[in-house]
Amino acid sequence: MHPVTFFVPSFMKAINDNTEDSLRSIISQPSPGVLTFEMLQPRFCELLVAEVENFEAWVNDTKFRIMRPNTMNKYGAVLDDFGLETMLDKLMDGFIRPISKVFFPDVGGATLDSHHGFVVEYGKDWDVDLGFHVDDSEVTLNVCLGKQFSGGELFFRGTRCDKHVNTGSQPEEIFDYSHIPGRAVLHLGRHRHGARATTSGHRINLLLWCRSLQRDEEISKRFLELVWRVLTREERKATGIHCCY
Ligand SMILES: O=C(O)CCC(=O)C(=O)O
Ligand SMILES: [Fe+2]
Repeated sequence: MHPVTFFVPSFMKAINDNTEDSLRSIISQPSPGVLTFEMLQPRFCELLVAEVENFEAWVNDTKFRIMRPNTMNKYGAVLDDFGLETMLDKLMDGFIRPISKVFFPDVGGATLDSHHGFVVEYGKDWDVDLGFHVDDSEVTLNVCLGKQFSGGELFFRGTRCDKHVNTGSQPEEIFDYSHIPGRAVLHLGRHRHGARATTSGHRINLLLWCRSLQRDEEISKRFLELVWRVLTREERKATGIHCCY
């Protein structure tokens, strides 16, 4: 399948033009750090939903035990496990990294190099809501695939470091977003958020938690260098690590 069968024309054009202006022209930022844009074709959303439903039916029939997306969801499936890993690699490399490079340069947006991709399912017979949390990602892509539902709004409460993750929010950090099928939301993993109850129907969203292992390694290296520098000569010796410091 060709990208034009997945993506809406405005999104394809902005990515192909590959300039900061072209990306800014399709992206709205209704609250600081929450980006939204039209992304997937309705037909592609339907195909992906059908694929997820087939997979769920097969899991039910065979009683096969599958990995659920994360510790917070009882329903949904990890997409990397059913053959979509290559497609998700391309989605991150060709589409999400160029956007993150412009909007999230300070958290490794330009060096996103690994991901965890999954679908979540909400409604009366699935998960109902999702509590306040941060994601295990540098940048998260969340696209609504359908089907028909009410409720399920994402609520945002501002970005914090690990130490301050449970502190209060400023009024300007409080923002609710209503999902629209085909439309994407992109935010930092550490932007605190949750999803309100899906009160009727069936909501299915595609999530791609994008990470930068390169950035993690750079931070660990800088931290170790700093620790090394503050150790006394004796303490350095005691580590048994020999170097020419
Ligand atoms: O249900 C949603 O749209 C939010 C999902 C989410 O935040 C997550 O899976 O990390
Ligand atoms: Fe999340």
